[in-house]
Amino acid sequence: MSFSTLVSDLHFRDNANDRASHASRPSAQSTTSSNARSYASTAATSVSVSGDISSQLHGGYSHPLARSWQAERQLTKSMLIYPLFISDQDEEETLIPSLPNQHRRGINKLVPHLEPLVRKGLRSVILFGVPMAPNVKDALGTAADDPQGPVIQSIRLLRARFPSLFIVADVCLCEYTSHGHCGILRDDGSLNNTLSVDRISDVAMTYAEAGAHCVAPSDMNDGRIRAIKLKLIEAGIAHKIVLMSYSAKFSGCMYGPFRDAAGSCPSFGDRKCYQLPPGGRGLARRAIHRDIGEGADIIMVKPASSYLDIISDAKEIGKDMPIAAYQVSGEFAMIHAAAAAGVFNIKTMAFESTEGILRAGATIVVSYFTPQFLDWLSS
Ligand SMILES: NCc1[nH]cc(CCC(=O)O)c1CC(=O)O
Ligand SMILES: [Zn+2]
Ligand SMILES: [Zn+2]
Repeated sequence: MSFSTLVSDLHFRDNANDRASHASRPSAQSTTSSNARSYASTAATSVSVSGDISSQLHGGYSHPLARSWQAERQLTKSMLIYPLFISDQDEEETLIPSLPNQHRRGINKLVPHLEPLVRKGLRSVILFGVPMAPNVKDALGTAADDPQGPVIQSIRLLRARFPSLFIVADVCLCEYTSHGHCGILRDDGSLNNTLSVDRISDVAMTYAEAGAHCVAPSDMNDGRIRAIKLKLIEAGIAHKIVLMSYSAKFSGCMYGPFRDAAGSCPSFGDRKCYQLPPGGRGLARRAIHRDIGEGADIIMVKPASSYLDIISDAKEIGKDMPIAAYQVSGEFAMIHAAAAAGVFNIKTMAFESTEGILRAGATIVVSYFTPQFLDWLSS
């Protein structure tokens, strides 16, 4: 079929059976092609199609429902995990300037915030503890597993108040260490992997024992998935705890607003010796293979939109596993900034970015847009 025939066929269909979604196409009357006119007049009585009919794609997505069927996987409320920053100041409710619409909340503000969201279909949250009290941070991150601390207290509270809510506890030390790094340091300032893994797996255990459904180590120390899995088995609770590994977590500039929210900026140096280098696709693949072998139940990729190839790799390597992607604070802030500058509509972009993440292979999305998606997916 020639190009002009293809065009004229489209014009004919538009003219004969116009649809709102075809708004900007010219009609058959305005075409200058005699070929188009003669085709339109004969086709009105008998349509005979010769040649390559597989060139016709528009019909397959000509209706909103048919368009939704084109996606391998559609965003649903149960795919979303909502990040929460929980302060050790019980009454706190502070807007985080660099992270639009997101707050750091004390435990007394949690239930009132979540009640309407759970009613709208919120299924899962991920908890980040934020110690605000002076002098609680130390070299070992002791406050991370303080039984009176914000994470353990809110796990208990949320389990009791929202039986249908799936509670993920992020596991890391950077919010609790005086130096702001994700583990225990040697004298030279590098991570002591052995001590860090031992400590982080202890912290994960306290969250699991407090009632978290899922523990998610984001520290990037080597071997922490195996260490946590072994301790879960030893304690006899491995069968009821999901282990989600931030396997492919890249070092970069997109965690800034999170570090503002969590007060977890390193006091010296950076995280480049434990988080992955942005170009390191092979390293990410190795980390994903490794964590599956060590007993991870879910693989996470983070950030999301600049790492769609890594999400796709994770889906290929972990084809039998759920794949989570974290649309991180910097991605969220970028979308807000661009929308505020008039670049695009925020809702359209929230869906488009998330659809890209799902198309790449994610089956779970950690997103600061979750409260808005609950509204958008209801209407
Ligand atoms: N280990 C801490 C942690 N857990 C999740 C995020 C990032 C989340 C976000 O930016 O939204 C970070 C930040 C970091 O590694 O500095
Ligand atoms: Zn950390
Ligand atoms: Zn973390």
